[in-house]
Amino acid sequence: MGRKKVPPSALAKALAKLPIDDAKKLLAVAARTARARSRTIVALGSSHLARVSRWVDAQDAVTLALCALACVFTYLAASYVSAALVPKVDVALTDEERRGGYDAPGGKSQKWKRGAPFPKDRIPCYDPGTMEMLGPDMPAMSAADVKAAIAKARIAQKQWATSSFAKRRSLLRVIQRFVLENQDEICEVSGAGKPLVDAAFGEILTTMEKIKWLLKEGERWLRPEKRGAGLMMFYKSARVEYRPVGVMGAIVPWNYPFHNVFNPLLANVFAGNALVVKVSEHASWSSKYYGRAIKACLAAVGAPTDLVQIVHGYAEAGGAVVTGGCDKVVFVGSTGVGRAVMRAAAETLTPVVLELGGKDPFIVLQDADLSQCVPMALRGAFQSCGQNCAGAERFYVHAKKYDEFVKRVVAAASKCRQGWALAPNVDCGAMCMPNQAAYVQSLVDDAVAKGATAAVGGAMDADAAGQARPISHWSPYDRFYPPTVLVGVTHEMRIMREEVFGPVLAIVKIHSDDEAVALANDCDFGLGSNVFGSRKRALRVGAKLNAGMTTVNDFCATYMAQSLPFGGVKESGFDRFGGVEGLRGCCHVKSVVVDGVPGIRTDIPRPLQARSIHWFPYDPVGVVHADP
Ligand SMILES: NC(=O)c1ccc[n+]([C@@H]2O[C@H](COP(=O)([O-])OP(=O)(O)OC[C@H]3O[C@@H](n4cnc5c(N)ncnc54)[C@H](O)[C@@H]3O)[C@@H](O)[C@H]2O)c1
Repeated sequence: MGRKKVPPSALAKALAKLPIDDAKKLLAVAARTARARSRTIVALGSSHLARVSRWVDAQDAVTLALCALACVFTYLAASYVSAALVPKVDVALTDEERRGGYDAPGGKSQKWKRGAPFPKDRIPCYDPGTMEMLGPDMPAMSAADVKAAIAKARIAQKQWATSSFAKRRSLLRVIQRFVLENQDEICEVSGAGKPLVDAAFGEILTTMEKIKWLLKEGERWLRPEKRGAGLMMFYKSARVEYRPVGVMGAIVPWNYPFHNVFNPLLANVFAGNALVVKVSEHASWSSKYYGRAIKACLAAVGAPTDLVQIVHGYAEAGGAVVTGGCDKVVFVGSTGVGRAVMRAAAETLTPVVLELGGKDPFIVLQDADLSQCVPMALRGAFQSCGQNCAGAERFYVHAKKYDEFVKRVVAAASKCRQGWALAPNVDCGAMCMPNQAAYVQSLVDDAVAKGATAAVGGAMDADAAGQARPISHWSPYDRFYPPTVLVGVTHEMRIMREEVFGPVLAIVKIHSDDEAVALANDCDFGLGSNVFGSRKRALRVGAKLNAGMTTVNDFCATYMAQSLPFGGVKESGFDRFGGVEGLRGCCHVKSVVVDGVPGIRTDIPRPLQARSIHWFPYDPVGVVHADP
């Protein structure tokens, strides 16, 4: 007959009443079998907990709570004091750098003429929402200018490579303080046609998150990492070291002018690199202000001020970043230019990371909560007038939710107000690129010709409510594509195949999860993806999507989690930018092996017999080997 089992809780109650010595005796008795021992240990643990809880009476609880509060206050005070000790850089916007502050030759209201070609040697800076000149033309740098900038950065990097992580963190804190204290100005100058709230999301929040993550975790991911040496070399210590690549080149687009410069800057200076960043010819104006700020931040911590070089220009300048001597290049831009960059990089065998276009699916499953996903659909389609690489461009909505989803997005989109981004009450600003609105129109026309319906918008010479907008040489209206909702869309239409980069919410009705997956994967791009539905189901669908990133029940949240890598598959590019992988991507990965046990060193074993199979020269049979 088996012994009756005593549950640990009952044992605990009994033990709690015993003096400690008796409990020890009981433990000794019970220790005969492993099972009994583990049960008794659990019971003893519980009994001690019970004693502690009896000991902590109400008075002690108050004392503990006060201690906890004191700890929180000390922590807050320490954070406040250390924040106050971070040097402040004084780089206020000059009057000329403010929007509307530029007195162009020929009068304040001088405008850039619609359709005028850019001169080769200069970059005109104008506001796409008004066509007004923002400041004097910027010089377009030649290949020789870019090479000179790379050479300066290389000298600065030699010094910076020896800096400690503590020093690099102090640089990040100075930048953090600058961004915090100047966020309004940054949003004002980094417009590229978008309203301030879009700038706050896309420029400030993302950059601040990145700084916080690097401060907290950056060093941990760049420290040497131990690896196994294998059984044959058990006495060795093996590790990988993350060494700065040297001078990193970055070629970036115009859509988030501030974040696109600071994003590669933060990771690279933290990794010990110099950075040569080529900004877009469509967002050169604001880089003057950023350039001053960056130099001031570098100077504030005694870092070499040539460490970050901002390069302006056209394709020639971009090409020189690739072939002019950078150790590695990150290209962020369109798929077509990405191909050209990769071809050029092959000549010099410069490693490239390609972060290219996207056409992200937004899937609404039959059990999705529309009150959650409709506002996200609107943000996914219309933020920054749809000019986001990870913008939602293909909406697949289950038949059960379709009518209600369409009703809600149509109601909201038809109320969107469009205008100059800095005017009050504007939801959608201008499009930055000349001809982009006409391109979006061609995609919408193609869809309508093939059977889709524009439930809202759909014509660039009218606003979302259908009011006509005149387009003339001096009017900016060819930059304003109205927020548009297309229904009855199919994959036979160009709008489901080509990147729109505009404010079009194109909806396809689906009937099953499998259909959603098949359609979402039927695309040349594979950057992000978003799925809405019950958690388990949405995760199951998300797992089948061929994309670099998937967000479940949120929109593009993978970008806010700064520990995660950013990047795509297929024509959206390869390798990763951001997160742990992107940070380590700023480095050469170096393998190191050293003897790991004191007193043990490696020798090639002395041959035991006359014949050596280890020592050079391999001895002929019969010749005794002599020590070299
Ligand atoms: N995947 C991402 O992380 C990401 C982020 C933002 C934007 N994008 C993509 O960027 C595109 C929009 O930006 P864009 O219009 O500025 O892109 P773009 O490809 O036209 O230009 C990007 C940059 O490349 C430069 N450039 C142009 N020709 C070059 C050449 N031959 N050699 C080297 N550099 C050259 C430009 O001057 C600019 O600085 C969209 O396709 C969007 O999806 C991707």
